[in-house]
Amino acid sequence: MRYGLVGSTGRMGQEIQKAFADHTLCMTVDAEKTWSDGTQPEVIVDFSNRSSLTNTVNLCVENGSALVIGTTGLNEDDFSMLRELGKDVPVVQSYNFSVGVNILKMILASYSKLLEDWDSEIVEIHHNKKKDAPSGTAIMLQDALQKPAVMHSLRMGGIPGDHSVIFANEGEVLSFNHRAISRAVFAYGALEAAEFARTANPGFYTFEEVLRCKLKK
Ligand SMILES: NC(=O)C1=CN([C@@H]2O[C@H](COP(=O)(O)OP(=O)(O)OC[C@H]3O[C@@H](n4cnc5c(N)ncnc54)[C@H](OP(=O)(O)O)[C@@H]3O)[C@@H](O)[C@H]2O)C=CC1
Ligand SMILES: O=C(O)C1=N[C@H](C(=O)O)C[C@H](O)C1
Repeated sequence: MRYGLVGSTGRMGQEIQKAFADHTLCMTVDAEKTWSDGTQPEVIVDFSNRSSLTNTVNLCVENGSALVIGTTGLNEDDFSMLRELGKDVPVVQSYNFSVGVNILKMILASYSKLLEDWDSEIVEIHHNKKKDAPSGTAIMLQDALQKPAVMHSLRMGGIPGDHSVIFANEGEVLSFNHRAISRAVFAYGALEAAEFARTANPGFYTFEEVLRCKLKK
């Protein structure tokens, strides 16, 4: 697959290049510099900053490229832009491309009704270079719960990503924890999403939908 990478010099950009080693990097876009070998990427992968989103969307339209986007901190207008792009090309968006977090998201969505009247708190712990808080994943897990949860954000050392969702009522405590051991896990998920997007029909997909396709096989 020929792929473009937005945020190529970043922590995730470096991991993506390792996970996509069997594929051809034909375009890079960073804050200060853009490079292309002159060919059109089949898929553009964006793990950068929301300030790059309009440019990324324009690149997808110009090149007819599918998009895999992991950048966090997006607002409602940004999601509208991505859904609009999905009318023309496949778009896979997730605030977390690990399999484990997406399974947790499915569990929370399935049982949210039973947890409606429990106290709910989300604790997310990330490396001290992370710019946004709360994490995209914490927001995504809260959305799956369909009710507000108290959020706690810790920024410490080099932790790639740790999320706990804790429920309690008068009689019981129920807690879930997901820990990324290395950020390579997000890059493998992005590769799976890119392989899906390369042949998918235009549309706006979540990584959960990509994983659910596997359950049907
Ligand atoms: N969905 C998921 O599974 C995951 C999502 N993320 C998210 O991915 C994003 C990147 O994380 P991380 O790699 O740690 O961040 P870094 O700060 O290490 O890297 C950011 C990259 O984005 C580039 N960039 C910044 N602004 C622009 C712009 N306006 N146009 C083009 N490129 C730009 C930077 O370029 P330059 O070096 O030139 O400044 C750099 O290459 C974050 O939003 C993070 O939350 C992270 C891990 C997993
Ligand atoms: O910035 C990070 O590093 C991460 N960001 C994502 C988020 O905000 O949820 C996903 C992951 O936890 C790592």
